Amino acid sequence: MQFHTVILRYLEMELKSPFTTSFGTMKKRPVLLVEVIDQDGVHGWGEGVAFSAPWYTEETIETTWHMLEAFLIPLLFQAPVYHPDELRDRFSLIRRNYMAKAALEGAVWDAFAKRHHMPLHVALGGEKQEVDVGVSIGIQPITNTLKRIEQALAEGYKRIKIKIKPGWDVDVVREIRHHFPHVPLMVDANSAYSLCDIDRLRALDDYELLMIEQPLAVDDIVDHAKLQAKLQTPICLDESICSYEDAKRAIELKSCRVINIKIGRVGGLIEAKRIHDLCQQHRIPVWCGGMLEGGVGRAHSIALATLPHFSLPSDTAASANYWERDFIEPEVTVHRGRIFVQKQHGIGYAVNLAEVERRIVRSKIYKRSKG
Ligand SMILES: O=C(O)CCC(=O)c1ccccc1C(=O)O
Ligand SMILES: [Mg+2]
Repeated sequence: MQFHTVILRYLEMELKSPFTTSFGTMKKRPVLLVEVIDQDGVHGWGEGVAFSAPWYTEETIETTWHMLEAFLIPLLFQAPVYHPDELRDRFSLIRRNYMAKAALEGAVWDAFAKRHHMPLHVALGGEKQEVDVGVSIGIQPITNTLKRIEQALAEGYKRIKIKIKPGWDVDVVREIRHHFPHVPLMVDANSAYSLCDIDRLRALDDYELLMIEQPLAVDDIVDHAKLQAKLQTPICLDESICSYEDAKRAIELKSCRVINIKIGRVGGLIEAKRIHDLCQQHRIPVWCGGMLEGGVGRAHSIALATLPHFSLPSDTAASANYWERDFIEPEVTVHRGRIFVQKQHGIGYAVNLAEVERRIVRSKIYKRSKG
């Protein structure tokens, strides 16, 4: 495939309800859509998952745009691509900037799968026809939290995740357990704690949590190992794992017992698959995390989660969990806690350009220069 056109579109999506983590509250979700077109007119779609501010990782939607425009799109135009695997090497000239790389790689994967008349999950080697999903519930007053949990369970979601921070943790979990004694439940701290909080974190051991996600600093797999040695509840790493090497070190140091894989955080589907394979070898369960994605990012996550070692429910809830109207056709729906994987070629969902246009903040077309 020789790509000659890339279109970047910056959309602003309104979340149905504000999403609060230990870091702050988000009401609007910026989305960076990447469209690539090859010499035969095959189109591929990718999504950049960085937010407006660099609270989750160091990237933002603006740094992603810059990296794509100044470095990654020119590298894509430089030579043909026979398989998306080649992009890992080609992009390795650029340090980190994983969400930017993943957005472009994802678009190439979609085009590759379409060109070969396969669904994306088949091109990746995924076998499942359906994937299990849970929901992630932001910090909100306890009565609202309980109501949201009840609603999610009624909709069939297979596990509940709540966000915690110091002062919003043990009491909340106790209250939830009082109302829902046996529901599969986990918590995500987004790095809000340090080892000084060990007593508070150990108190969570009494509530049969599936795992505690990313309690400590993003770059601290040493303290995570110390904490895991003192906790019964498995630690799941999210922000700390940005590459295969990060996963290898965390497994070796016993910093976690579960890993959440997100395509954007690790730089694309190829790296995500390498981490999946490594975790399979080491019997570390994995699940597919979410970034409040729009439909294109969500479709990529669903394809990834069809790989055999994804054994725990993903954070890829239905489109309607986030948006009044998603920009894909059909929208992602969940039945009894499962998403049925689309059979159409590529990502399996069509981009609804009218819904995209409605939300565009700006867009730009990049063309390969001939000769
Ligand atoms: O529903 C989702 O997409 C996942 C929600 C979620 O937990 C999350 C959302 C935005 C950024 C980070 C995280 C996280 O998993 O830490
Ligand atoms: Mg997380």
